[in-house]
Amino acid sequence: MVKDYRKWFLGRIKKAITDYGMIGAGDRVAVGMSGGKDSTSLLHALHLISRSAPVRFELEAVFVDLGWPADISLLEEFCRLRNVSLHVVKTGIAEIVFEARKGENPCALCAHLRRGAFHGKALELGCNKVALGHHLDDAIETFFMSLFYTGQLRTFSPCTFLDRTGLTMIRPLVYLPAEDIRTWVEMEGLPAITNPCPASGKTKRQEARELVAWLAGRYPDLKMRFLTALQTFDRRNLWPEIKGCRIGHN
Ligand SMILES: Nc1ncnc2c1ncn2[C@@H]1O[C@H](COP(=O)(O)OP(=O)(O)OP(=O)(O)O)[C@@H](O)[C@H]1O
Repeated sequence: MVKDYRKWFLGRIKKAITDYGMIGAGDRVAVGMSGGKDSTSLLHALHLISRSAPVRFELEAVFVDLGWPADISLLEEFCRLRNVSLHVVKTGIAEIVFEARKGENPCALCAHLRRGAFHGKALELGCNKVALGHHLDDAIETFFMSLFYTGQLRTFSPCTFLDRTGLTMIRPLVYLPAEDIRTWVEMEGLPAITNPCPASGKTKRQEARELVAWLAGRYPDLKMRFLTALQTFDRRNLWPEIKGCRIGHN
């Protein structure tokens, strides 16, 4: 059972990697590690895949220390066991977000500053790819958040070239819903550090998460249908574009 699940789970990731050409020979991939279950799942899976992949690629783990008191010994041990170097980038992002700039959208600012620190370290390490632990639920939640707060039908892409840095951002877990990742964490006995951020669990994303959970309870195939919709979207099925039309002001 455990072996079959491992094969199936890694198969989903390999399919996403192949479908979107995420990893090629000689790539150096910096994996963003928060210490949470999604990023530990990602690193563990990429490590297993790298051992039998037809092409050679290298992994580096990067933890952006936001400045919260956190014990990362479990994360250090987790990386050491897989022979992957863990690089810790010390920052004062928590203080900037919650003290210096009170009132601004803290999640967006934190994500922006964190990305800068992560990508800077990836470049310093000579990496050409940065990998994030976003999964299918994250893509669906982002879709609803964009619709509700900006009036746009959009979500993040599985693979994006970032022309400012020359890095390519990859999200190999995009074919997997959150519940499959929870099963993987349990079966593989992976560690997870609890998110120390005071906003955790009280964000707009949390609201979107609850909405998606409710919808998926009511429409059991929703997440897979959403994936199909994202991959087969036909612009002609929406209304013709009106040039110069401002979002929310037709
Ligand atoms: N402090 C960090 N340092 C490096 N990478 C990070 C950090 N925080 C988040 N990331 C990366 O960004 C991804 C998305 O971050 P987000 O805050 O949405 O976490 P999440 O969905 O709860 O995932 P996780 O379970 O890995 O914490 C993570 O999976 C990870 O790859």
